[in-house]
Amino acid sequence: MAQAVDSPKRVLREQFGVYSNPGQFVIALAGNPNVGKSTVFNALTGLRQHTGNWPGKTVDNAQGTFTYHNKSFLLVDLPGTYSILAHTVEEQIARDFICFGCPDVALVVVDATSLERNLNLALQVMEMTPQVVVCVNLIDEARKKGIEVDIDALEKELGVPVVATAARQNEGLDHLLYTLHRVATGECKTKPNQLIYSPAVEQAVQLLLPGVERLIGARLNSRWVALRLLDGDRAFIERIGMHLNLTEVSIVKEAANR
Ligand SMILES: Nc1nc2c(ncn2[C@@H]2O[C@H](COP(=O)(O)OP(=O)(O)OP(=O)(O)O)[C@@H](O)[C@H]2O)c(=O)[nH]1
Ligand SMILES: [Mg+2]
Repeated sequence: MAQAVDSPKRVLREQFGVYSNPGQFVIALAGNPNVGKSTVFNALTGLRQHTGNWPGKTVDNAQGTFTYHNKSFLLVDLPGTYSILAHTVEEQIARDFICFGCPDVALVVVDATSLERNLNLALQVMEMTPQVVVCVNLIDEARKKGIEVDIDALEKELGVPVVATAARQNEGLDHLLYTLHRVATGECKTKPNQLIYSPAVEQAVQLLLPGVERLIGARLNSRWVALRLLDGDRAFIERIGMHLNLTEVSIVKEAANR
């Protein structure tokens, strides 16, 4: 039964070379370049994905597994990306897996010393899926700089669990595992706070929504797709259409004929 339920997701992941076992939870590690994603990955999986102090080192989907409370997890370490509106090939790899690879949890790693810039990606991912955990890494560096991050306030503000870590020193990783397990199993229900845009944009979203919903059903988050149509990033719209087996034209036509 478990296999029958999660097999469509597994087929989608396999397009990205990610082969999960039945019942295994898939966690995508996303975040800006150089925030410690691979360091978190290595600490949780015991593997040695290359890390270093320059951006853009991780160029592919590195994968590793770990077990926690008798549950198996497959962790996918992604290249750094600033935005889902990707510019480089590496950013597209990360973006496409987060958007179309159906991870059970997106673990967004952010830099505690540069939260404002880093939260942009977290908010973008939260618009797409509720299954998000935010890992505020480099908390040791923040402390050194006299920056205090109010984790509880951030958690309330975002509506998803937030965990502080210093991954290089193994600090906070137990709590991170505990949190990932709770979100993946559904023990912890997340409720991401959604961004509200200007009235004109919100009105346009409402116009597009019925058509988008009819066309894509539950395959992707409809509000998210409507917002991407409004962004007008043609390459990304085509990518969404490819994923859904639709052409861009049919998405727009259907939305217009709602
Ligand atoms: N002080 C401190 N350094 C860290 C911590 N986590 C990672 N680092 C260091 O930060 C640098 C970048 O870490 P990576 O794990 O390679 O970062 P990444 O996010 O995978 O980078 P990209 O793959 O380029 O996106 C390395 O020198 C790590 O040792 C931390 O919590 N504290
Ligand atoms: Mg990396």
